Amino acid sequence: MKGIMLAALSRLKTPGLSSSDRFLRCFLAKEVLRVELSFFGVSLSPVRRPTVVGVRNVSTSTTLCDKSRGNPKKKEMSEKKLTRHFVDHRRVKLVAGSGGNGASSFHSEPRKEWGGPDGGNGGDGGSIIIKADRFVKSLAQVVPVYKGEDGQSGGSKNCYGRNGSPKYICVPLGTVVKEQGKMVVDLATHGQEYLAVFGGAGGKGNRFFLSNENRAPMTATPGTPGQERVLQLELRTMAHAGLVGFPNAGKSSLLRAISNAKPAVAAYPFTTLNPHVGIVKYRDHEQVAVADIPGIIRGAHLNRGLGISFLRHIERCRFLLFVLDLSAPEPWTHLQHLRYELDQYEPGLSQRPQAIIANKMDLPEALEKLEILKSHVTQRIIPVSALTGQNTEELILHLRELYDGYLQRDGSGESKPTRW
Ligand SMILES: Nc1nc2c(ncn2[C@@H]2O[C@H](COP(=O)(O)OP(=O)(O)OP(=O)(O)O)[C@@H](O)[C@H]2O)c(=O)[nH]1
Ligand SMILES: [Mg+2]
Repeated sequence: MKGIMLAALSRLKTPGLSSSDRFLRCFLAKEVLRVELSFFGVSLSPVRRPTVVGVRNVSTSTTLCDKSRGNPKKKEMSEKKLTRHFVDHRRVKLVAGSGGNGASSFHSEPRKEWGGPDGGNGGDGGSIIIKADRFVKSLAQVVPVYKGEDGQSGGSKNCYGRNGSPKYICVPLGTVVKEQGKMVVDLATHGQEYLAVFGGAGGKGNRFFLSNENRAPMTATPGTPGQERVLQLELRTMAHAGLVGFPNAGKSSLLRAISNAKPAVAAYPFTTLNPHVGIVKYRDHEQVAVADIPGIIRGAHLNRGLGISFLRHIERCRFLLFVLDLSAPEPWTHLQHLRYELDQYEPGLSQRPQAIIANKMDLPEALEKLEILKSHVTQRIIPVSALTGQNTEELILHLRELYDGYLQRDGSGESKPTRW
């Protein structure tokens, strides 16, 4: 093979070659080199190594991969900035557009002086619609007052005014619309719309009033004003599980360890000021959303600490994960306080399906306290260390059990929170 190619090459070495001959020469030279190199076991083309894929029942790798892949230059947004961007309630005044006025005019052209009434109707005012959009994450962009577009007035020559186009207010999934404290609608699915205020009807032009009795009506009616309403928008985070615990218990660290979320972690209380949602991904592509709620302290229902305003984010969680700090002097009392605060907010809230997570098991005093904690509670306790990642797989598997149980209870799972 190599001999044949060398012979062809030597024939093409003659001077005065055409461009096609030169191209053939280059190609043959490259092929000869490839044959020679392959003889010595070297390849010109890049070697594709077979990829080795580890087999795991749970895919916790997302977090690890994300960490290593993350752009080192890109800074994470500080918690303070996030707070500024995250708004979970708003009061809005909505005023729909007014209808345009009807016109009063008479047709007139050469040799047709009494052409009759030709005033057109006014256009309808634009309505205001509140729409759930899964790409919107907070109510920060919602302004206090919205005014719908007015309809145009009618014109002569039977011209109708243009209708005001509807105005959309995009809100995150899980936004509850309230009026005077009463719930009006719960926007829980992507694309769901609520027509909040109707635009005013356009007025009638004098052509409308033409009849056999009145051949030259002068009457034209004005457009009606648009509807006006004051509504409260409240965002309730939609997640399957909620992490509930005292400040510094390690909720954010735990969410970082099991999901793709990156909430801020620091050694001082109330580091987390907004709820964060992380997604735990499983190998069968099932996803469980876990929400990290700001820390709750004793007396939170009396507005101590950050108060219990954030508990509305737990309302939608199907199951709760109580996170206890085993380095605290008496972690079991924390559990009682947490349950009490939850029940103060909504009776029975603490009775949802739940698991108790004993965090900071890497610390020396934790083992002893775990035994005492076991004697105080009957529920399953999962000892973990969010810092070292110890036993987080058991937590992830138990989370899946809770999730499967919820799907069975709620039938087809039609009402399950949307994938993030
Ligand atoms: N030793 C040890 N420290 C931990 C563990 N988990 C969290 N911590 C530390 O505990 C401190 C608080 O952790 P966070 O995750 O911010 O706690 P948090 O519950 O989110 O606190 P708030 O946001 O204030 O409610 C940080 O200094 C963490 O490094 C753990 O498993 N072991
Ligand atoms: Mg936190």
